[in-house]
Amino acid sequence: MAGDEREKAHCLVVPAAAQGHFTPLLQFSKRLIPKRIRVTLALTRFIHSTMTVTAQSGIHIDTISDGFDHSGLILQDPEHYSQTFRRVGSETLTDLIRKQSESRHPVHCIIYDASMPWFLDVAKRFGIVGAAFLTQSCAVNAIYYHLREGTIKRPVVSDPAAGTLVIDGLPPLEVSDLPSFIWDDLHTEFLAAHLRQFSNDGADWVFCNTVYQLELEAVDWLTKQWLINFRTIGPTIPSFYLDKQIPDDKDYDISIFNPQNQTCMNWLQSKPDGSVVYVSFGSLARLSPQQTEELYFGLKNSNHYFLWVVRESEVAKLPKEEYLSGEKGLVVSWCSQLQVLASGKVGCFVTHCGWNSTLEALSLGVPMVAMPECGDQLTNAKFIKDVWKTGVRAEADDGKGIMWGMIKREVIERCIREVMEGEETRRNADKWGKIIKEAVVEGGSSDKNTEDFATSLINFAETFQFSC
Ligand SMILES: O=c1ccn([C@@H]2O[C@H](COP(=O)(O)OP(=O)(O)O[C@H]3O[C@H](CO)[C@@H](O)[C@H](O)[C@H]3O)[C@@H](O)[C@H]2O)c(=O)[nH]1
Repeated sequence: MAGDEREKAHCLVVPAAAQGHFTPLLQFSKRLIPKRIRVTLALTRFIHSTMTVTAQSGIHIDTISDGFDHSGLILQDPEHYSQTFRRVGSETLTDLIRKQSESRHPVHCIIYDASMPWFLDVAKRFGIVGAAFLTQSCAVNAIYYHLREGTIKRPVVSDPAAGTLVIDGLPPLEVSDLPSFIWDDLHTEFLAAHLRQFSNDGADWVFCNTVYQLELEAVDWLTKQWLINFRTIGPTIPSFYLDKQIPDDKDYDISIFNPQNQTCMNWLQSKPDGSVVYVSFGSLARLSPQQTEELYFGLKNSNHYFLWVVRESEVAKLPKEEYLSGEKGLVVSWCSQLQVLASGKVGCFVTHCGWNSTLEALSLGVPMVAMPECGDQLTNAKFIKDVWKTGVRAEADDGKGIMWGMIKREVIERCIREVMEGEETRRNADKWGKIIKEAVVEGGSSDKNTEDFATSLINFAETFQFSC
């Protein structure tokens, strides 16, 4: 292959257009470069024009179109968005593959978000390798797989004898532990997108952003049921926080919000180690004004320091209390969550249990108070509390996520105290942090899977002849 002599094969990486989806693909790309793979990240024109992308670590960036170059992802009509992305995305990705290949960088593989299986058709038309990428936990994907196969049926009901759902590859689950898209009837296109992931039967590889040891039963089960080349490659967290093998890899390099890092770090520095409750609900969750108030009083009454991320769109819901910006509490609109979790100052993370936040807390050994809102977060909360035992769950009054029920201030206060003042969740968090780090160092489970893929791709590239 022309270009850098060390590059032995070339991957085009195509993420879906949402923060929780493109950071894992970007981070996985960084792991491929030391393994002699050239990577071109194909962002939509809208994302490319609106976001700060500071991709270093040798990643190349180019663009395709989702058909919405001026507006991007349309949450109000996700079905129309997906259909347009399928048509326009496939055409523009085809053009990009031709352009790259004619400019001396023949493309050997497309790695794409598994919710967009139409990119596998593009790969197959060129006779190149297709690799689908799952951004959520393996347990969550196993549940969706059961739904597709009909072993879980909607509407979902518990086994009356067991009182729970007994599902192969998974611990006993309540209905409210399942991803809510299965039972809430509010997110039909999101459910469709998750089920679409299993239209990747013809893919040469399927990667999952998890760690084998975290969910080995679910990984083994899904590998047996679905695809032999189903591999765990996570966590997709900058190397600096794990193995420190990639010198430039200190941050995600792409963000939709501006972090107030200096303010956060200055405030944190003045606090004792392990004394701060960090609160964040990710990039999408929207708490009701009442839930925001309950959370505020839960934090205040726990009497611990707190650093609370409240996105600009949510600020109006905050109570007007001076306590929010002072010695005891600090509210910011965004921060570098990794830096905060790794600072040593955080004793507990109050989280909505998005998969990236969950993996970050597990990797950095920070115990959690789980307050899931909807979707996969409910299943992640179950694993945090009952499987990894690295946190407690603040139960809403109806037992579901906070999109439906309310978590009272007394419950929040009790959960924070339990994690901040107890030993067990911290001990388990330390244990899982070590296990995860072992998976990414040379020869660890995730590193080995990434190495196998890179080696196989280099072998493929040696004999591949590009033809339009
Ligand atoms: O102040 C902040 C707050 C968050 N983050 C980062 O933002 C990301 C948030 O991701 P995640 O925890 O996965 O939450 P969402 O943004 O809500 O992600 C969506 O996508 C995820 C992956 O599919 C799903 O697991 C979630 O349920 C879904 O809401 C993480 O990497 C955080 O480090 C920051 O950098 N600074």
